[in-house]
Amino acid sequence: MSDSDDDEDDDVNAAGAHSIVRAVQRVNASQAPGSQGAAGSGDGVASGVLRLELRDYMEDEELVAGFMGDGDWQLYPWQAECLSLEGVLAGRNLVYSAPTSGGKSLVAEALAVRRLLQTGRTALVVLPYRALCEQKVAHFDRVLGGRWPVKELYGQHGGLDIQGVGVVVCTIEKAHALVQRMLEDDSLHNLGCVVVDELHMVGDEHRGNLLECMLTKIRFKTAKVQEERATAAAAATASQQGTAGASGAGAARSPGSSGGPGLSSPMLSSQAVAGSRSEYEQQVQIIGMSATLPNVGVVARWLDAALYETDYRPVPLAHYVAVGRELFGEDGAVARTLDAPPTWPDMDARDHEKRAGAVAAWLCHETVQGGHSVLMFCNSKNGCQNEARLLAERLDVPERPGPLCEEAARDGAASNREWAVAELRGLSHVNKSAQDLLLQVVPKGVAFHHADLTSEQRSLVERAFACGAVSILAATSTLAAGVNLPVRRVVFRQNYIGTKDCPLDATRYRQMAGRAGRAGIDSQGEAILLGNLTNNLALIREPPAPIHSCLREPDRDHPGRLGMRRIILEAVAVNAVSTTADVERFVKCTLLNASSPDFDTVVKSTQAALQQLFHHRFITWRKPDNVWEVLPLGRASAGTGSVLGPDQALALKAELDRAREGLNLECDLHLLYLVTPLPGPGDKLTNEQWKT
Ligand SMILES: Nc1ncnc2c1ncn2[C@@H]1O[C@H](COP(=O)(O)OP(=O)(O)OP(=O)(O)O)[C@@H](O)[C@H]1O
Repeated sequence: MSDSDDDEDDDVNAAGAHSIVRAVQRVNASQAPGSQGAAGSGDGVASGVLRLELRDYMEDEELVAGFMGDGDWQLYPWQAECLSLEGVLAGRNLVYSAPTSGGKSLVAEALAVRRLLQTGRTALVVLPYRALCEQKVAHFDRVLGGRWPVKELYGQHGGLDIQGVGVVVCTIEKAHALVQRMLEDDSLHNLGCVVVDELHMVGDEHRGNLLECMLTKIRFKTAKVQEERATAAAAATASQQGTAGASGAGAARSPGSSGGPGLSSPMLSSQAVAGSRSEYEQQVQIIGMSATLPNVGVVARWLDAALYETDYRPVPLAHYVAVGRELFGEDGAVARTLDAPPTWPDMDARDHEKRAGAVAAWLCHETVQGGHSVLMFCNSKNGCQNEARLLAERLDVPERPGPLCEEAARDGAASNREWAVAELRGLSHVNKSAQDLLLQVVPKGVAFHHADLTSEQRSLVERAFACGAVSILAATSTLAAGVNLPVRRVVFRQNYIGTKDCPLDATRYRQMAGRAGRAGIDSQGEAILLGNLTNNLALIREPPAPIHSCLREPDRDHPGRLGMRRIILEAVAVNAVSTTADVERFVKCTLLNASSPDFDTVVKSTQAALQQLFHHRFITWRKPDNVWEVLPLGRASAGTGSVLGPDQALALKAELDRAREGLNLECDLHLLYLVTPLPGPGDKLTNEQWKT
């Protein structure tokens, strides 16, 4: 989406300018040891003065112009401070946290592009959802202006060949597969940096495991390469000085490197990952950010990263709970009473659900009549469609004021809405039942967005909402993270996802609420929950929970956890680790280790994983070299391109063993049964998968 200007931008800029003054006064030269002291030095800080021009951090005028677009803006002071942290511009890892719409993406993108320019090595940008990937690809295409290819690696898009690519935009799953492949063919050095947006996903019970695996492997590999370099350098120095041996030269060697499968527990050499500017230049720089990461310090320690935290949000966001006609503020007091006329249907109905529907409709009505737009989160795909249908029937939704979008002008449409409807009719790849409903509601300024829409439909809906053709969008939580849309008001139709036993938590709530009041688009934002006052006030006030490693052992609440099994199998499968010392250094690069009170817990979990993998013949211990080696089952489970975790691989192998004893070839049904994908715990096969 474009960073469209509107008439309230001046207020936004004024607010930004105020804090620019404060932040510049706060900063001093000691925060920027890398300073070169001159404008255009590329280090951003000169003589203790914080520089707020993007060109001070990026010497290439074309790229600066790509970022600036048509706008004339400066960095927020916090963005400049963050970029100026010691070593960050030279390639030191960086972890930072700022509220939603705080401007986090710009910092990461500027660093990624700068690194691409300096090193010629590919930047990997990892995002949790496809909708975000689509936006990001379009954005990088604009910024890079064709100088480097931008590769899409999500859904059905893209293979794992990234040679010559400037920026790869991918989902967590694809990033994990790509890094596994790069380790396998020893090409990880072709990555200049990895940007992980929504870094709190590391704690996600379903997908966090993959993120932690990927980042741990990068950390380990970087540390290993640096240790080898340091050892070689020390050996060269020693031989020059005529002294024997290279011991104590900065490469921490763990005792027991040729021993058996036991583990000792000395700490990983911090020298291996600290180092000088030139050492940063060689490593794969990890840049991670989130708006909802309260224990960001632990994560920064894990990634050996510079740390930055701010609570600066350029556009204020207010939170409310609507109960009947009353709107309660965060403090629990009535902020205002909705002045819907007595004729507004069901507004005062006794039935809770009817009343909530009427309040939701009034909240939408108020907003669109003021020339703004509403994002309404619903608990399910059906819920989105029903809500969109009802709102389109009930409300008169005018087009938002604004110019014709580029595509509407190009097609000679009289209005953005006319263009959107024509475009919708012309889509070639659609979900038919959703399409029928979209054709009913879009002409009335309403749409819906969920995972069953095709990417063509989703993209059209997003563009129609961005340009003002549509002003009410009913969506599932997949639209919760990172997407930049012109949303004045977010309404939560329910405070749970799916069913009531899956209530929204504070992290989800904040991500979803944060879609309102985006900088550069609007001057204020509102998030409104419907229903139970006590529960919803608690949700608004609750801070996001700290994240934990998904490599922890399974427990009663999380029986599906894999402990260290998957990560160790993957590392052995690509020969990243083989000796006991390797394993030890590897597990020290995990978040589990960074967040565990003692290393013993990690050692026990590692030993249990090794034993199980050995027992089930995923890996073996080869003598006399005393190394771990992958076996065919392990390779099938954890080699590049495999999506099977060890448990799924075992289940599939058991099925195949059984089939071998009595395969029924009279018809294809048995074969069909065997090749049907195994759903993960709690997953259902989608219609598309069944059709395939
Ligand atoms: N220095 C700046 N001046 C003006 N606008 C900015 C600046 N930095 C970022 N923006 C704009 O602010 C909007 C929000 O920024 P961005 O998407 O980076 O936020 P974010 O912190 O990543 O939010 P989220 O956590 O919700 O993804 C974007 O439209 C972006 O172009």
